[in-house]
Amino acid sequence: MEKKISIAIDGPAAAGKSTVAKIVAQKLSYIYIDTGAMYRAITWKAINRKINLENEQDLYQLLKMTNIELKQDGKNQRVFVDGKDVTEEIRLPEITNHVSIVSKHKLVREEMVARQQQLAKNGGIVMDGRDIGTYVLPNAEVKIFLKASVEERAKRRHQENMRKGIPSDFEQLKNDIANRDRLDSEREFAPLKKARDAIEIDTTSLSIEQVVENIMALVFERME
Ligand SMILES: Nc1ncnc2c1ncn2[C@@H]1O[C@H](COP(=O)(O)OP(=O)(O)O)[C@@H](O)[C@H]1O
Ligand SMILES: Nc1ccn([C@@H]2O[C@H](COP(=O)(O)OP(=O)(O)O)[C@@H](O)[C@H]2O)c(=O)n1
Repeated sequence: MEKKISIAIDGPAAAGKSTVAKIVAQKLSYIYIDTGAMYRAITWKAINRKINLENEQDLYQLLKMTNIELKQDGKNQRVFVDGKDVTEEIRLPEITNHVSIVSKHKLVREEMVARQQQLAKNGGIVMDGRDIGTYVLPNAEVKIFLKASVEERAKRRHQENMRKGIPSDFEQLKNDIANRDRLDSEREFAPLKKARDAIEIDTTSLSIEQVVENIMALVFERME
C-alpha cells in the first residue's frame, strides 16, 4: 500500500486553499481539515455569547468547553459547534471580520493546534490554513503556499458571495481582505508566513484545475 502523507496548504484569504485542498483530498481519499473553519466556529460562539474578543482567558475557557466538528457531507464539509450546524453562519461578514482578532491569541491557537495535530496524527491528511506548514505540521511531506493578487482574490470571493446570496461590496471586500491579511501576517504568534520548505504557487492566472494539477504532481513526487 502506498504511504499516507500529510499535505499542508497555506496562504492569504481567498487564495483558493480550501477549494483545491478539498479536490486533492478527494483524489487521494484523504481527510480534509479546514482549520479556518475551526477559528470561525469559535468566533461565532464568542460573538453569540457576547464575549470580549480581546480577552484571551475568556476565549480560551470558552474554547475548552466547545466541541467543534468537521463532518464530510458528499463533496462538502459541514461545521458543527456543540452539535449545531453553523456551516453557513460562520461565512457571514460579521464573523469573517472578527476571526483575526480571536485567532491572534496564543492560548486559543495552542488549543486549536493541539486539536489539529490530533486529527492529523495518522497521516492521509490535507490541511489548509495560515500556519500549517510552519507550525501545525512542520514535518508535512508536501507544503504549498498559495497566493494571488488581492484584486483577484477579492473578485473570486465577491463572485462566491453573490452565488451564495451573501451581501457583498467589491471595494469593501478588497479592503477587508487586505486588512485581514495584515492582521494575520503581523500577529506575534504563528503568523501567516510561507514555510522555508513550502512551494509557492501564484494562482492569479491559473484555473482551479491547473492549481490542483501542480499540487498533485508534487504529491506523487513525494509518494515515490
Ligand atoms: N484558481 C482559481 N481560479 C479561479 N477561482 C478560484 C481559484 N481557486 C479558487 N477559486 C474560487 O475563489 C473563491 C475562494 O476560494 P477558497 O478556496 O474559498 O479560498 P481560501 O480557502 O484560500 O479562502 C472560491 O469561490 C473558489 O471557487
Ligand atoms: N490555520 C489558521 C487558519 C485560519 N486562521 C484565521 O482564521 C481566519 C479565517 O480563515 P479562513 O481560511 O476561513 O478564511 P478565508 O481565507 O477562507 O476567508 C483567518 O483570517 C485567520 O485569522 C488562522 O489564524 N490560522
